[in-house]
Amino acid sequence: MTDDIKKGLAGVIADVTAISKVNPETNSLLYRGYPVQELAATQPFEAVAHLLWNGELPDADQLADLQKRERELRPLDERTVALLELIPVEAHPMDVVRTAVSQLGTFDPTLHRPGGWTDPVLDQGRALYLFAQLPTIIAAVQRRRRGLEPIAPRDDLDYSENFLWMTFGELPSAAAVDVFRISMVLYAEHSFNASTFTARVIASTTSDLYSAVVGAIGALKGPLHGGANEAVMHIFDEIGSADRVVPWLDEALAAKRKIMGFGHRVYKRGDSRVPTMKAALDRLIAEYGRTDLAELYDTLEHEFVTRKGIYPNLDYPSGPAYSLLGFETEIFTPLFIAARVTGWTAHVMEQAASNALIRPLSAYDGVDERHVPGYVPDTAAIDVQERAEEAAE
Ligand SMILES: CC(=O)SCCNC(=O)CCNC(=O)[C@H](O)C(C)(C)COP(=O)(O)OP(=O)(O)OC[C@H]1O[C@@H](n2cnc3c(N)ncnc32)[C@H](O)[C@@H]1OP(=O)(O)O
Ligand SMILES: O=C([O-])CC(=O)C(=O)O
Repeated sequence: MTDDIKKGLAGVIADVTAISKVNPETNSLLYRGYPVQELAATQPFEAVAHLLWNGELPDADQLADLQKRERELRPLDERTVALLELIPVEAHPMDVVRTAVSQLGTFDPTLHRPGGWTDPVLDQGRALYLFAQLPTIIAAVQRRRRGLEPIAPRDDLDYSENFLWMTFGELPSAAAVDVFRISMVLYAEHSFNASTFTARVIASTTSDLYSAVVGAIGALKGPLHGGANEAVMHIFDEIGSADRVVPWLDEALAAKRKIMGFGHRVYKRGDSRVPTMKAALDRLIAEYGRTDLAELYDTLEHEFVTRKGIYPNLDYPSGPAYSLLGFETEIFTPLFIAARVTGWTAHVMEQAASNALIRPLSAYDGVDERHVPGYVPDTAAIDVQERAEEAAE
């Protein structure tokens, strides 16, 4: 039996999905059949969200309708504002956002209806609600950490512009906004990664969408998954400059440290999304004149790939890109939440539409059966058990 164990479920195909296809052979990623690079080059993030939820890109009317509803759902309830004030300012933003999403679930009166937890129509509305609320929450968390008041959403700005406006109170260049939009598109969905699988496990118990997203946030926080974009920036800060890469890496590898932003469970020859995000990062580097950052980035990549043959994943270019846009390092993984909530919620709905409780088996390697000293078997209970077994035969 132990020969059958796939530690970490590596290589296990757990179910089918029509939402995205990760192909390590061709280094490609399709959302509902479209190459992610084509979506990143052409689509507003709202259109990608519609695609993931509904299977098709929206036509002009559908996009206008989605954008109108998304804008209406952006402002925070006063109870969310109060909650954000209550949480210690030094708490990690991932914990703050996880807590705020959990609270949003308690505002939804439709959860109290019979069957309300898993209603497909209500779930579409809930997905849009979380999609619209998360930027306002994350921007407020970023500002509070900097001792600043929150900025109300603007309904004359699209998703990406408004997100940056609420965070910084000013808009960067159109090219910089576009880098942010591209990062959202690239982060939106990636088949059965750890956080999405967590969401599907929760959905498979016929629990509700908010609970699934809260659980997914918990899984995303870890540096082996989404937390790596934050960890990349900590590594860059630790190294300092390109000329320090070699001694730093010698020491890190000797200490058997994982180098954050490199490696992937599925892609072994490079992450399909990296070239697009790296090109976007290069545009920011040129705009902000940060050749020092480019040198550090390229030197670490070159040294690590040469020594280990392990390639960068999406978190490697996105971390420095978010830093250049002005986000604090601890806010990078919440930005991943804002993007991935589209994929998570699409998977929750797909799981619900064709559900089977996710419950694998385990092999036992604990101590053999033993008995509590002084325990006297309850003969009445044994009789009941035996009668039940006889009746079953
Ligand atoms: C958006 C995302 O979530 S992408 C992933 C983001 N995570 C990171 O960037 C964290 C750093 N990377 C890693 O920890 C890993 O590459 C993972 C967890 C992403 C993938 O891990 P797995 O598929 O389980 O590969 P595994 O961890 O078994 O690695 C295989 C070998 O490569 C090594 N390796 C893999 N990635 C790295 C790395 N980043 N740094 C150093 N060594 C590494 C492992 O130590 C292991 O070596 P060993 O065989 O000598 O023990
Ligand atoms: O697919 C994975 O395991 C991790 C990843 O790249 C993602 O979730 O975007």
